[in-house]
Amino acid sequence: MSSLSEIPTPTIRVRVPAKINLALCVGALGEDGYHPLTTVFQAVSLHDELIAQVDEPGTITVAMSGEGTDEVAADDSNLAVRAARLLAEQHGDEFGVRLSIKKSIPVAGGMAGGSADAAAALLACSVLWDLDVDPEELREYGAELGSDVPFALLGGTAIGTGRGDKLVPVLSRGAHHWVLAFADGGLSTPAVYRRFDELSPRGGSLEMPTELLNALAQGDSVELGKHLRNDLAEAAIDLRPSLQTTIDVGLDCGALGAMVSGSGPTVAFLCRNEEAAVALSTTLGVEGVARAVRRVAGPVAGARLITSCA
Ligand SMILES: C[C@@](CO)(OP(=O)(O)O)[C@H](O)COP(=O)(O)OP(=O)(O)OC[C@H]1O[C@@H](n2ccc(N)nc2=O)[C@H](O)[C@@H]1O
Ligand SMILES: Nc1ncnc2c1ncn2[C@@H]1O[C@H](COP(=O)(O)OP(=O)(O)O)[C@@H](O)[C@H]1O
Repeated sequence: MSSLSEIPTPTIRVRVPAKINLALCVGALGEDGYHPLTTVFQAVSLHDELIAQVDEPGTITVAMSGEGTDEVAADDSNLAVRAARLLAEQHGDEFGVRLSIKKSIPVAGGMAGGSADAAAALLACSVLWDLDVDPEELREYGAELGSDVPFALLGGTAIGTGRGDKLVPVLSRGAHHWVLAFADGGLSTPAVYRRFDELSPRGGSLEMPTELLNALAQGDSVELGKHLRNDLAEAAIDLRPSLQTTIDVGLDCGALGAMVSGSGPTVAFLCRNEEAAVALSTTLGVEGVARAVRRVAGPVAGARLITSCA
């Protein structure tokens, strides 16, 4: 007969993707302090992993390892802890969890890494604590934590309106191959939006990017490359001028299109196929225009359980 100490602690493991914005159309700053958006998100094959284990009631903690974690506080301000706490508060407060996160998504890189961890914590805790929450409700909790959290739960390719939290999936045929150029250090999302306000006080058009949506529906990377758009790019490049060099080098080396990812400073290059992505990532590495280079494909699924044992 096994002793009590041999009974395994219930454990949930979740994988959650980074996002890029294929289009990021930004309107004028609203009275609520947010900008209305029309954005097209795509989840890409760069994932954080989160493990959740039951702990004493009321104890919610996080430990982090991997990419950029020196810059993130592992305390109550951590987005994963806030997500778990929100869920516990909404469902009776008598829950405890020990979270550990292995990060691969760059911190403050414009790829929604913190939002991804919040999404992973929501999903993992809802399963660990056996809560009766459906995906729509989970996305509503997500929107309270950050505008990008609902998309990290949904994944795939989707249009985001409102603050970027109102989502509708879009048809996207085939896979697109991207090369990501990570920069040294992050950029603060609020600071980039503030610079956007100074540069474009009236905001940009929020019209649906129909040509881009058609290119996605047809799985046409060449067309897609022509219609990538990011209204925050000018502000991000203004704050980090070296991003323009990175973009220019990638385009000179044959990328179909390039854009700053979200509020930056990661730059995403669209490639014709996997071979072209291998060649571009090698060249960008040799040119030294990025701290690190990663090849990814999209779209991929949103936050998903990968294993659980009770
Ligand atoms: C720019 C985008 C594009 O997807 O992503 P990132 O580049 O940060 O990954 C998002 O709009 C970022 O979403 P997220 O990082 O979740 O932002 P939040 O926590 O909701 O808000 C942080 C701050 O960003 C500004 N903000 C955010 C969303 C929005 N629609 N308008 C804004 O002005 C506000 O100043 C807000 O206080
Ligand atoms: N679990 C977390 N992972 C990453 N960042 C976090 C986390 N919790 C809180 N943050 C904070 O959230 C901010 C935004 O980080 P992140 O989501 O990685 O970038 P971005 O908004 O550019 O996509 C950073 O200031 C970071 O310190």
